[in-house]
Amino acid sequence: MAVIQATKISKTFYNPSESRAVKTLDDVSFSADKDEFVVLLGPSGCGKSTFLNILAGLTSHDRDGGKVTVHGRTVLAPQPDLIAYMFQDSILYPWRTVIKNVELGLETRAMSRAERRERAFKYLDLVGLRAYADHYPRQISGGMAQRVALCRSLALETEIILMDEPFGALDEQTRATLGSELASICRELKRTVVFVTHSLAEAAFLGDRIAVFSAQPGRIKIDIKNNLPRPRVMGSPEFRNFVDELWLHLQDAKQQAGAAPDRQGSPLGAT
Ligand SMILES: Nc1ncnc2c1ncn2[C@@H]1O[C@H](COP(=O)(O)OP(=O)(O)OP(=O)(O)O)[C@@H](O)[C@H]1O
Repeated sequence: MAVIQATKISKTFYNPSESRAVKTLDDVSFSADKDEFVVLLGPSGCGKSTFLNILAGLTSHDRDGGKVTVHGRTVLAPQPDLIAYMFQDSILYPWRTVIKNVELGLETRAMSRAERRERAFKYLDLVGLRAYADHYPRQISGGMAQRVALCRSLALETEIILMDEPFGALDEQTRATLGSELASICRELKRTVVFVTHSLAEAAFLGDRIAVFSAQPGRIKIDIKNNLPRPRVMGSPEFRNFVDELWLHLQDAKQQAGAAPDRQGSPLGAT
């Protein structure tokens, strides 16, 4: 049963440097089922973030009959009780401690201070940061800061979490560790996740399904089920084969967009 359903979504932006309207997304249909982890993968500029913003109700789509629904109800504006959104450079407020940053999104909810604190600690425990609750952002590492931002999104306890390259700014090792934590947390908490990445390895590691976008205008070129068993082992032959498959789809997507394909073989890394 689809939790999120996007039907025939198109988006046109006015490009001031070319003085014309440019179609960024064209007729994109997509769904995510309950508890599913769906990855959006595609060449830079193909409209992944725009599409995620439309799912979140942060950006409008063209008024040409397309629509986004969550549990059958049309999304026209942000739905903070249903959908949490985590950006690549999710900012922690420097003047608030770690725990106060996690509590941030809960302050508009009808909760007592004690309930908020209990909820924030629950998620800090989940990512192993309880001991840092009273630290300020400047006193923790970049990887820890992203964990705190992840806690802030999880603490909202929304059914849906949208993530736009949340670990993109981190080094590879920290990114892999956080990806692994995220995968087990989302399975345990049963959340429906739509996750944008450039990384083939991240897509293969995290996704139950991977929607590969082509560019100019962005369309879903192929939607692939990821049959790799869990726990997934990054170096295993099956994992490498799947990354190779994704890489080939991406090369096709880039060629369709008129870009030169990569000359080297499939990397286990960024697109
Ligand atoms: N507010 C806006 N106004 C005009 N053009 C925009 C706007 N937002 C995005 N675009 C254009 O839409 C296209 C898609 O951008 P988007 O950020 O969605 O792509 P992306 O696939 O997420 O890229 P990347 O992977 O590099 O982050 C780009 O050409 C971008 O310049």
